[in-house]
Amino acid sequence: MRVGLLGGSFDPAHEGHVHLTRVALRRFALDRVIWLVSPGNPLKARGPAALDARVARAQEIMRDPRVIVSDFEAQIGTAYTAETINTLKSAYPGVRFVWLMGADNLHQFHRWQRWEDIFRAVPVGVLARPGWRQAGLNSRTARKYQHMRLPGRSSKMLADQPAPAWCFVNMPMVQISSTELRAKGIWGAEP
Ligand SMILES: Nc1ncnc2c1ncn2[C@@H]1O[C@H](COP(=O)(O)OP(=O)(O)OP(=O)(O)O)[C@@H](O)[C@H]1O
Ligand SMILES: O=C(O)c1ccc[n+]([C@@H]2O[C@H](COP(=O)([O-])O)[C@@H](O)[C@H]2O)c1
Repeated sequence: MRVGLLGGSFDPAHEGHVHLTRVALRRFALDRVIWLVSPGNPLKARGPAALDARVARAQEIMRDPRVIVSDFEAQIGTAYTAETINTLKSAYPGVRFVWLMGADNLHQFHRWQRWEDIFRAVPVGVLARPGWRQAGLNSRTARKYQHMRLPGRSSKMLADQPAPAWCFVNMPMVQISSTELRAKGIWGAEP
């Protein structure tokens, strides 16, 4: 079983997340994707809306039987991806996990706690995001692991590669962000 993990604030979830997930399922030949709704991104100063509200909204918007919306990180009491991945790998040793993220997160990935451990733990699938392609591909992480990069045309093999391995996939861009939705007042619940 190949399972993609999409961590996010989802404050709120939007069409960009849905699109990324559909592309990832196809391009990385995944059986399932888990949306890990974060208790709070450790690098974001602003606290997100209440977890239950973010989970409920994510469940409303992502209607695909292959996708599970989860508050797993709150259950295990962490907001750190390295710990989440270690816990999941120990609990499900037979599953091939792939960490999924947009190119904006590749850009600042070296600021994540134990970021090199994450790359050593699971293959990483990166999806294009409007305005972030070059910054992602020129990032410290991309440069450090340039020799472990799988070409986009081989993306279906990513889940079966031993880590470290990563793949950058171009996709039709969806110009939307949670920031924009909050600014428009479409979502503004306080925690
Ligand atoms: N439009 C999009 N295209 C590609 N990737 C996206 C898009 N929107 C979000 N993502 C990716 O989905 C993951 C979760 O994103 P997140 O929940 O932070 O949404 P966001 O729109 O980036 O939020 P915010 O604007 O508050 O920073 C991240 O890895 C992010 O890169
Ligand atoms: O582990 C870390 O240090 C870390 C630092 C920044 C972000 N993350 C995770 O990256 C994911 C994307 O976050 P966000 O806010 O961009 O949606 C989410 O699961 C965060 O918890 C994790």
